[in-house]
Amino acid sequence: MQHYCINMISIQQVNKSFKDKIALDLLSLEIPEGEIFALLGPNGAGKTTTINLLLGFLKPDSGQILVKGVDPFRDSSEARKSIAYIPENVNLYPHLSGIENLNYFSQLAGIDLSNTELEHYLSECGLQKEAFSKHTGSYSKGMRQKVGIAIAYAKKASVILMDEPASGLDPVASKELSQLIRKLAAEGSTILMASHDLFRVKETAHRIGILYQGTLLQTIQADAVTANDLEEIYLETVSQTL
Ligand SMILES: Nc1ncnc2c1ncn2[C@@H]1O[C@H](COP(=O)(O)OP(=O)(O)OP(=O)(O)O)[C@@H](O)[C@H]1O
Repeated sequence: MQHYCINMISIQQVNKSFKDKIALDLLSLEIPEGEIFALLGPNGAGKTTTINLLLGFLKPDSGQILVKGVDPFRDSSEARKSIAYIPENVNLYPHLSGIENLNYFSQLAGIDLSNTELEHYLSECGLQKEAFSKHTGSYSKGMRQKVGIAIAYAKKASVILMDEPASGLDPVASKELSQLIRKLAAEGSTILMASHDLFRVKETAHRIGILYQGTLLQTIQADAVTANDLEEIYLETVSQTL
């Protein structure tokens, strides 16, 4: 039984529209420290908008957003100290090696790491030793993900935001990614992942929220359901709103 005390991500009654298109409709969500929360929803549900709001790239029309107690839009530089963002495609400098990329991005975040520490973070994130000094231009998508996660890990980010993290990964890479996300959470990171991969979400997250047309329709405890249950709940929930 895990005990949570602080809500690292707090979204309270947030509305966000783009012209006349409602992207989020009174979204409220509290995510405590160490929890992996998955926003599960189809294209256009509002997942990326939620992430962009948490990153401070967008301002909510109304409601309140706090990341580790900080409003990410008003105080973006302070909020970003505790946040790491891992996009679907992790962008690295292709002519630099994995270790050089990690070093570069860590320095940008004001962190100086020794070679031993750089190697430690990469291997903790599952990158094979032989790949450390190879140009990342030759890496697979899964390997780039690992470096992206190593950057978040080295930064000791309290909050990690991931958009479609498993998309395009083969089953082995996808499984490794789930295990890595679990490890980060066990070490105290709070993770919000957006996905439409029902199976992966079930394997990875502690809690799953079904987001549809900007509304959080239901929240489910992942270990209380099977993947089949989740699929049924998802289809039922979504079809009720059609
Ligand atoms: N910058 C924008 N300008 C106009 N409309 C936008 C903008 N960003 C998002 N939207 C609209 O808001 C809604 C939510 O989009 P969002 O990208 O958050 O969905 P999503 O759940 O991330 O979808 P996907 O799985 O396709 O990434 C969609 O209808 C989208 O068209």
